[in-house]
Amino acid sequence: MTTSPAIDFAHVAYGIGDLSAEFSFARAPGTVTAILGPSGAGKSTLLNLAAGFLTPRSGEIRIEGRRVNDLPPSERGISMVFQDNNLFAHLDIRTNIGIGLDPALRLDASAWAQVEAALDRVGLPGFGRRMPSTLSGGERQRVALARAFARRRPLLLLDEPFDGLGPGLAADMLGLMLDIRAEVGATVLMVTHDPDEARAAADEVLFIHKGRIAADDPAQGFFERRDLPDLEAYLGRQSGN
Ligand SMILES: Nc1ncnc2c1ncn2[C@@H]1O[C@H](COP(=O)(O)OP(=O)(O)OP(=O)(O)O)[C@@H](O)[C@H]1O
Repeated sequence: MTTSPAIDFAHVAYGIGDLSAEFSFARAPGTVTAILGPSGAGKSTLLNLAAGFLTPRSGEIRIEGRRVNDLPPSERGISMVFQDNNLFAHLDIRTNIGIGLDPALRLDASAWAQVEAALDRVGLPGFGRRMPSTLSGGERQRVALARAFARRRPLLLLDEPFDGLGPGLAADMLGLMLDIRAEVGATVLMVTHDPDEARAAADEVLFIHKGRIAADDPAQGFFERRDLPDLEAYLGRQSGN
């Protein structure tokens, strides 16, 4: 029996502003992929196409073998964590997580127990009744990861979620992300500007340049490649060094 890829883009085209993007790639279940590339290359566009916030002009997006082009984000089996604004400011922390389980918040006792367990899991026990504005930026990102823990969706999409947290906190958060992968069996696509994050956490790399996948490589060895001028420029290396 062959297993469908967790996610699969077949000639997925999208145009906006000056960007004309086309992406084809596939990822096996349980893998972590770092999406790297210069500013404006199309990294967020790729994630937003996977999530369903953008609709491709042509091509096919499949999640676990199912065509999702016409499905809204809520029906795609994804969790997404952004750099900020992950939480509803007017809802307390437990409700912010609970809404990820059921948008109508029809939660029974076991679902609320799941919410509390997710808060414990990210190191925020007892935070449930607090409001987002009373949390630090790092704590708010932990809550966003707690929601991803609780939802247990097969695909986790991360758009620079650890940016601006400082190296120590970012490393803690990466560890939590890897825990979600292990415990939920999730497949992760993670946009990052930090090659160290990619080295530490990713199995594979997609290097995006001008709306195209310029490299689709194992993470190991990728940063040692010297044959891609665009990668040299992105990493600020002088060619020939
Ligand atoms: N709504 C829009 N209207 C016009 N152009 C857009 C729109 N959204 C994105 N773009 C353009 O598409 C290109 C790709 O944007 P995208 O956010 O995917 O880049 P990125 O690689 O994630 O960049 P960054 O690392 O800076 O976040 C950019 O040039 C951007 O200006």
